[in-house]
Amino acid sequence: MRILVSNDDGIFSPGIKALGLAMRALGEVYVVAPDVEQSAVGHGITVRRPLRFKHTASAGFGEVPAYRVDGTPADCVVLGVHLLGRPDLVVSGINIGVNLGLDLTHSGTVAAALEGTSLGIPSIAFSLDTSGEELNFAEAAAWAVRIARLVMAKGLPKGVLLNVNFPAGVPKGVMVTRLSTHHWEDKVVERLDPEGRPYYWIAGTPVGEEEEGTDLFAVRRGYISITPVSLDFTAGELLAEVRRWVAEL
Ligand SMILES: Nc1nc2c(ncn2[C@@H]2O[C@H](COP(=O)(O)O)[C@@H](O)[C@H]2O)c(=O)[nH]1
Repeated sequence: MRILVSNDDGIFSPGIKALGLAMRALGEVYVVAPDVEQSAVGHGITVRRPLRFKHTASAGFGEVPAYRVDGTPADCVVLGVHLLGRPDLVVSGINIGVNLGLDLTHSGTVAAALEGTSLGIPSIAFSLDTSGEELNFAEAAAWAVRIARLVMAKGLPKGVLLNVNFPAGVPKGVMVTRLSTHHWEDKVVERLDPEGRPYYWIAGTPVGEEEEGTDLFAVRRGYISITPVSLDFTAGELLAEVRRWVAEL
């Protein structure tokens, strides 16, 4: 089995190293990841400038082929498939920080799995709650292998990926969840540069309801959250109502 490993924290992140080395238990692994941090870039792809694809022996993956790209996580998946061949599985992460609820719209980690899914490849995004003292990537990576093995055995429907979030510390178990309302309430911080010109920072605070059955509920209670996520963004429950509206146009 061939496994393409990517992320958005960059190729030198401890999370992707733990994931990539652990995935060797399942088959042939190759790593294609951004050269620098790409957090919150979402599903952007780079179409207005060329991309570089560089072998990166210094990233600590040993005999596992590892390449860095001066682009986004989605770029990495596109180039990885094109240049190294189609994998049987795409895994992304292990992200430093959770990706819950509406975070998925901004997450580069999830975007790499979305790109794999859009290419028809079973894909999984892995993120870790870093609110604890130590970042237990080894524990998360061991679980990631078990989850990936199950996905390969059971298969995923076309257009569906798994979004997996690990709690801080040793997981109490696993919950299959729906997305919560977790999101970031952003403020815009305005400052002046030395020449008196204004510049702005977007800086958010994470908020969300811990409704039972959601990803946030699971992670906050120390469980691994596994959420099946669809590429189909259609709000199916509204189709009939919007059709009625259209009659009034
Ligand atoms: N809207 C904001 N979102 C933020 C902010 N800081 C972090 N984030 C969220 O974190 C994740 C990053 O995920 P990654 O997979 O790209 O590392 C992402 O979901 C962002 O929404 C913030 O200040 N504002």
